[in-house]
Amino acid sequence: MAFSLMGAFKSPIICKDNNHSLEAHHIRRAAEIADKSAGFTSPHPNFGCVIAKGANILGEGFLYAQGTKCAELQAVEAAGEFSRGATAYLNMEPGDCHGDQTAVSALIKAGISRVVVGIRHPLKHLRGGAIRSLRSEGVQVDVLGEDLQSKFIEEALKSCFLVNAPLLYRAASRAPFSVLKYAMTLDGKIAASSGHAWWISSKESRHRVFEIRGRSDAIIVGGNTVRRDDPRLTARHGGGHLPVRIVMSQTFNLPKDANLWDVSEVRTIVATQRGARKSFQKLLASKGVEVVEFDILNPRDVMEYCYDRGYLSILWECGGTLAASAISSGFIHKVCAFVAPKIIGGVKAPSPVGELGMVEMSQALNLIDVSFEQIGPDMLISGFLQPIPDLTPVIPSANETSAIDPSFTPYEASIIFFYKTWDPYGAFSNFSPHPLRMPDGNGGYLTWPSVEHYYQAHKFVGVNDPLARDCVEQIKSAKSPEEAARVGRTLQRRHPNLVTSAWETAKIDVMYRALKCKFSIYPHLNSMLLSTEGSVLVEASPHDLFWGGGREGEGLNYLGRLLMQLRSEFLGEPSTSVSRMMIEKQ
Ligand SMILES: NC(=O)C1=CN([C@@H]2O[C@H](COP(=O)(O)OP(=O)(O)OC[C@H]3O[C@@H](n4cnc5c(N)ncnc54)[C@H](OP(=O)(O)O)[C@@H]3O)[C@@H](O)[C@H]2O)C=CC1
Ligand SMILES: Nc1c(N[C@@H]2O[C@H](COP(=O)(O)O)[C@@H](O)[C@H]2O)[nH]c(=O)[nH]c1=O
Repeated sequence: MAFSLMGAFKSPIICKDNNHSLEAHHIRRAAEIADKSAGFTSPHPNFGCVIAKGANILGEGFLYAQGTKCAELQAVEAAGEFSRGATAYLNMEPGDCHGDQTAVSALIKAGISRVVVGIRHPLKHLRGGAIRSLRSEGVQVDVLGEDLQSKFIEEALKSCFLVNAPLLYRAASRAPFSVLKYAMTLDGKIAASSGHAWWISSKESRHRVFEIRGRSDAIIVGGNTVRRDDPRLTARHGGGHLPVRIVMSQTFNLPKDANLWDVSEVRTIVATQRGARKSFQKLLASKGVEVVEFDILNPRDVMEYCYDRGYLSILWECGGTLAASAISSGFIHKVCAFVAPKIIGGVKAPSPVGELGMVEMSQALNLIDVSFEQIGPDMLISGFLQPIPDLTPVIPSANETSAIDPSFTPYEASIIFFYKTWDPYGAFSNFSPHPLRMPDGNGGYLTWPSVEHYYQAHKFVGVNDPLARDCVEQIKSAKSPEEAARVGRTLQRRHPNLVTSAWETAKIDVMYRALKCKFSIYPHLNSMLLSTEGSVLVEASPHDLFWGGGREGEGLNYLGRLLMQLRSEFLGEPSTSVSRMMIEKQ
């Protein structure tokens, strides 16, 4: 069942408007601050927390990125002693997917007496857990739309849905949230008939586009836009998150030199047909561009690929041909149209959406929840093509999925797959937010925010060069494991000569040390690992063929192997060292 923001409450509204306007105000504020981290928390939710007594806001916090201090802890720290007896407003129920319950215990320890929750957690295995824990500790918990209903609450609930819309779509449809953005003239053209398009929209609008890019995990354009515009597709508003650039090209007839082939700042992936122009594939690979082949290139398969890579939010900045194909496939959820007060004319000048096969106005797709905003001289019109999903169906269980789709074979019971940190065994992922205290090699200790930080930094640790030391610092101070991975890989590509010698064999021992520390110092992680005795552990990464198992089991699964080695060691069973096995194989 889909959730339409406008038709959210069909049941009679219980009118407690006066009490609720303040509650709604605080929840909207929690959603507003949660939104500050859009793009950085991906693929995790955006969380905001406001602590208040009546109209007085006593403390606020938002999750900056996965692995950093949670919103609730920041807010109670800011409110200090005033937290006692206060109400905490949360745009979303906390996930606490690693069993450490930080958010819940921060609220309880601070003496919060009531919690108002905007929406429950969208992932089934996390949903309701935090609410139950709080209630069992005597904290009153009110959930919007369940315990509180009124027109003010309806508005506040809408802001909670909007701030995490990408996550809700992803959870409900197993596809990333897709936004189609374009700039057109008042007469509906996205370029002159010559193809020239710089610029239709104003500088202010283009600055807004940079912000929208900064909230996305990937930007997609078609081959023709690359040939015509030679775009950069970066977020140049300062300090934002940089999305991956994806080019969809069937012909693979792309220029040898293009701005998108400069991957020093941000990665580019070219999606093409299997077997297309192998020599050109090699050329792109030599520039550091990733080429991914599809049997038949289409938006559906590219979206599935993006989903597997963990992307939450995709920005389509393509021309009308690819936009029509993406809309027809049902993969565009939201449209952002910048309309500039200019007329260019031209019978052959391209328009934002190509052929959709519709012949009558009654077939037109209607946008919902439409908003209008003036930006400089332009108008930004945005709206949703599909309603924001509600939270009920979420992720079906393996049994439910087999019933719906008999071709689906549930994983064998003896194999435990893990990948995303929010999965049931997500704490096995190197991105899980578990800091490590490790020897620094000089008799002291250093704290690393996650295994990923430690692993990435060790590409440069011990190299006697100030630049290498700088690389280590940059990775160590990355604000999330995802950022550490991104920075580590970029620096490795940019400075291959600074990477520690024999990294390819040394990296297994580095990983082993970090994992041993992680599973030794966190008792709940140690028990989780031991509870998997007898099962094969596989990191279900579809694209990392060294540490992960690959899409179809073609990966080497070294992360799974190391965890199994550690498990036998903890259980006191004889085991063969994974690094020795690797050396022997070479
Ligand atoms: N004002 C604006 O906001 C924008 C304007 N533009 C303008 O639009 C024009 C380009 O428009 P257009 O050619 O439509 O844009 P695109 O290049 O973005 O999209 C079409 C191309 O996408 C590739 N493609 C891959 N898979 C598919 C698929 N399944 N269906 C359709 N296409 C697929 C093909 O590349 P290949 O041919 O390599 O196989 C195809 O030629 C340019 O003049 C550009 O300046 C472009 C973007 C935004
Ligand atoms: N012409 C046009 C847009 N075009 C889009 O922006 C891309 C160029 O991005 P970049 O190279 O990063 O500046 C271009 O290829 C196309 O996707 N966008 C707009 O907001 N307004 C405009 O008038």
